[in-house]
Amino acid sequence: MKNKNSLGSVLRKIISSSKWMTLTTVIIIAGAIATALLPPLVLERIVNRLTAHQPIPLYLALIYFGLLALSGLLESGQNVMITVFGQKVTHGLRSEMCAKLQRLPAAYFARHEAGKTTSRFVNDVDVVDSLFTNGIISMFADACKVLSILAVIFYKSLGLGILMLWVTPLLFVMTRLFQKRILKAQLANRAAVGNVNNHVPETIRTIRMIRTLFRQKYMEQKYDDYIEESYHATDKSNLYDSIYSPIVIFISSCVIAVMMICAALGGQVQQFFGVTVGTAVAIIAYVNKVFDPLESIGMEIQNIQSAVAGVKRINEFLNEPEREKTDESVTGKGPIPNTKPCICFDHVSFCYDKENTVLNDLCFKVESDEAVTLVGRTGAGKSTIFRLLLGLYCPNEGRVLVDGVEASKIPDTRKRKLFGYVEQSFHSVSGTMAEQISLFDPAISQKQVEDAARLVGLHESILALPEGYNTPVEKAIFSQGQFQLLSIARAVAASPEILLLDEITASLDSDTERRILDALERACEGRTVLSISHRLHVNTRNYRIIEIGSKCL
Ligand SMILES: Nc1ncnc2c1ncn2[C@@H]1O[C@H](COP(=O)(O)OP(=O)(O)OP(=O)(O)O)[C@@H](O)[C@H]1O
Repeated sequence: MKNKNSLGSVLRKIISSSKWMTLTTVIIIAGAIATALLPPLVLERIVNRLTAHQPIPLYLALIYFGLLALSGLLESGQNVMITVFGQKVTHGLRSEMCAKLQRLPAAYFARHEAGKTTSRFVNDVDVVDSLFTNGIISMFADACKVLSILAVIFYKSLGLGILMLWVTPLLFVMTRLFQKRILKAQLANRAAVGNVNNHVPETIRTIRMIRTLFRQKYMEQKYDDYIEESYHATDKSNLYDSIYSPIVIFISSCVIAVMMICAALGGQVQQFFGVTVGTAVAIIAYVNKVFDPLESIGMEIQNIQSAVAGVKRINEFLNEPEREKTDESVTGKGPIPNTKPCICFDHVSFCYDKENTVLNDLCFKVESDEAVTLVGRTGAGKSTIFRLLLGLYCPNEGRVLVDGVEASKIPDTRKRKLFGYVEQSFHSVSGTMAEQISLFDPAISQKQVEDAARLVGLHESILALPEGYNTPVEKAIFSQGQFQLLSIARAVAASPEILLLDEITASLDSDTERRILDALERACEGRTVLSISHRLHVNTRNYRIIEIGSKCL
């Protein structure tokens, strides 16, 4: 199922849900731009009065300092609002992506490596965050600042305005050139530091092999090469950094000097550049103010450029096809009709990719309360049958029915009551021992948790732990066999009607296997059981064998 979702729709949602915040941000940005322009104008008046030997009224001085303070305040407010807005976008985006993750089909996870999906959640969202906190909004504010300063300069001195019109783009190009070189050097440095960080633990991990095979010199040389690279990259970055500021100061001084010289010349040139002393002071302040936003715009363009790829990747993720929506009306207190047979594979064909058919025209039925073992060579498709049964995949042909309902149409809320799935190994979740069994399902009471643990014979062992059922789970708390018992307890805690057992004793010794089979015997009582097993002696109950790989059974 294709769905139309994107960063744009998340943004629209955030803006419409925080109208007041958006409006306040716009007002504060406009206020910050306006108040940044005012202090030099007041200064101009003060200086003009000074040069005319007139007294300076107190209110002018107060207005000047008041405007400086207000401008600083609004500038901070602008940064705060932009950061808050960016955080809201990050939060909204991560929530939307997390919800999307739950709606993705199992095939997505088979096609995409976990690391790459994680990187979309972490790195790409961070990049989008910087797009808002240090990108488009700040760039818009800075561009407005530059334009309004240029407009004031034009108004005050036409000659200087025209001069600035030439100088500003040149300065911007120069700033970008410096920034690109600094960034390149920083990236090279980051790569070199990454290599150093990898090299040290690798050396420690393989130190015995290095010494026994006399590779110390090689490892030492490699380390020296990495830190040499880092040294040169940092050197370059520092060099560009140190010469950029003097160049900017030199250019701004040249502009001011040209204005002063031209203003001092007589005739038309003086008229063109003519300014009072006060205006000259104000203009010097404005010229200096142009450089900061120009420098910021360069960095903001950089952020926007690197965010474009992140936005693209996030939009790709949000537009991934989703699972078919299930009919919630089949949820709840068993509206699924209890028809016989309980499970039915009706001429099912399935392939993960077009080239390899895994199941071809498979038919079998399992009655209610029946116990069945699926056997077949490795790769015959036994685990695939479970995945189809759990509705994680849909068959390409035929139907998979559970109590007469297509498996993929059964809602998740119903599945926990319907299926108990025990995998080959236990996957713990971060939480307490009780939470390993309940999986944070509020519908499963503490009594049900303890009953499940009792059923598999783990109750006493759990009570013996320092905090009993509230003991946080770590790797070393139980043996592999005990963890496998815990996964049976987890599967039966919600009293499911069907138990799916996937090679659960595959990697256990015979003593532990016996304990687990005993626990299973109790857990399977009164339930429909489907198990996958390579070892037929696993059948303690009267299991019917279904061989996968042969045709209709
Ligand atoms: N997510 C997947 N994407 C593509 N192919 C897959 C995927 N999962 C399994 N397969 C392929 O489908 C075939 C059947 O796999 P399945 O795990 O169902 O076999 P099995 O009978 O359970 O094997 P085993 O007894 O070794 O566990 C195999 O060839 C496997 O490589």
